[in-house]
Amino acid sequence: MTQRLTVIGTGYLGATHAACMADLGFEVLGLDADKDKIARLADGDLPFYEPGLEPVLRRGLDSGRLRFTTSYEEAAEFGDVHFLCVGTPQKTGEYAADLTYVDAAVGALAPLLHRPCLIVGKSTVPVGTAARLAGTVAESAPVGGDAVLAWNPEFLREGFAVEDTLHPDRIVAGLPGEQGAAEHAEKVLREIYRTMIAAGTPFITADYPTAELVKVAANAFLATKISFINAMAEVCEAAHADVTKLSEALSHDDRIGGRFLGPGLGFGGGCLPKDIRAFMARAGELGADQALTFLREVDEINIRRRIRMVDLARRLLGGSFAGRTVGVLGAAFKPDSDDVRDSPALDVAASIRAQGGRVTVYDPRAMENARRAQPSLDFASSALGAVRDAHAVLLLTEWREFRDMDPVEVSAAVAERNIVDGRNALDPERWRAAGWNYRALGRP
Ligand SMILES: NC(=O)c1ccc[n+]([C@@H]2O[C@H](COP(=O)([O-])OP(=O)(O)OC[C@H]3O[C@@H](n4cnc5c(N)ncnc54)[C@H](O)[C@@H]3O)[C@@H](O)[C@H]2O)c1
Ligand SMILES: O=c1ccn([C@@H]2O[C@H](COP(=O)(O)OP(=O)(O)O[C@H]3O[C@H](CO)[C@@H](O)[C@H](O)[C@H]3O)[C@@H](O)[C@H]2O)c(=O)[nH]1
Repeated sequence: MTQRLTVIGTGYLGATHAACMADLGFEVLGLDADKDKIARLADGDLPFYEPGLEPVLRRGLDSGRLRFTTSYEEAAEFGDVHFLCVGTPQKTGEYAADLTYVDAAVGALAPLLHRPCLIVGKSTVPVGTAARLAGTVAESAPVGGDAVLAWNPEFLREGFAVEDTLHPDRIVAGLPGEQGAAEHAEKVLREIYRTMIAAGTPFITADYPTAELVKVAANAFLATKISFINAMAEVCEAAHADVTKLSEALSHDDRIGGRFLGPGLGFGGGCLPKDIRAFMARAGELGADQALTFLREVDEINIRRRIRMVDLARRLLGGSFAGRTVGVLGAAFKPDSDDVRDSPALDVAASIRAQGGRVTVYDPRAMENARRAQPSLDFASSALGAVRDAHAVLLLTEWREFRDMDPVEVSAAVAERNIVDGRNALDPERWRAAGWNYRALGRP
């Protein structure tokens, strides 16, 4: 029975995967190139915010089933299965994915593989990467054909990472072309995910390219759905219609559904924006760029929401940010996360600052990351602190704390009662009743 797993790359994805696999009873060794991250994880101190994950991490450490290292030698010696969870960010100045970390991880691990094992890629990669990496493994693993590669893309959402890992919608297993290797990889993966499979989670086997494409196709669809409703918001703005009503009415059609139909400031984070761009870049390399030209529009609609938000705020302040104070609520790319990668909220805040506004930001969890990403912004230690003496308040990440704010209490802090609800998360009537000039994207 497969018991010993390594997880290479212990960021948002890998730390969650490692802790959850230990919780399921496996012996797990997490490996990262970042010594500080490994020291914190080994101490039971989660280096990022993810609801419900720290107790799982601590349980793993206390049970002795979960350990951490920076040593590839130790990982190669230990693991029957090696999960690859390193980052695949966007290349600077290009749409394509930067595969440096994936290549470095496989390059470091493969020459140390002296015993049979399965390498399981979970990172999001351009189609064709698995086949290329299988070649690297075949060339450099001392154990030869007994080191097999599978691709098992991950679909977890930040904020729900533990729940999504333990109860995924589906498991996709990209298997090698050689039949014996494919059967072996499938058997091992079915064993690892047996509790999920027993609970009815669909287990879908495919070849490498199809498995890789499922992941980017899913993110492309989600991004398209968000940009669709935000395109409708643009039309609603022009026609004085209400996109929240429109979205709700659409959602009752089962064929459309209401999820990911939330209009507002659009999508950000370490996944959707860079994944649709990498998908376009890869399709271009394959000569299939025409198939994905619509994703360029999806991306542009999304970026236009940020510009529109800044324009709306500027107009509310009489046409200029100069000498004006803006309170920004939210820095994370979405609530229940401290992740500020490609955060629409921080982008808007930085843009207003660049246009001469005084901007003070507050986020319940993302302050440290936000300060590091945008050191020139001012930060407050509470929501009321951020909006103190503001001429306009912008709600840019819909944390519960902000949705529950009492407009009367907030009134006492600000200089002028102007609010722009960038996430359509507040009740306009409640704010207007308290004397606020309430504005939102896509609503009259
Ligand atoms: N964050 C998510 O919600 C999520 C969900 C599904 C898929 N993914 C995909 O998973 C991958 C990881 O994403 P993430 O958000 O966890 O990124 P992250 O930046 O939080 O974590 C990546 C980790 O890999 C480590 N690393 C880099 N090079 C290494 C090396 N050579 N050896 C060992 N460790 C190394 C980094 O130090 C970092 O801790 C990406 O491909 C991403 O697209 C992420
Ligand atoms: O109706 C909606 C839903 C989401 N968003 C925004 O879209 C972004 C992404 O949200 P979400 O998808 O929940 O967050 P991620 O954690 O980035 O998860 C996505 O990216 C992951 C990494 O690839 C995948 O694993 C997940 O399945 C996929 O949902 C955020 O900025 C949200 O504010 C909207 O604007 N409107």
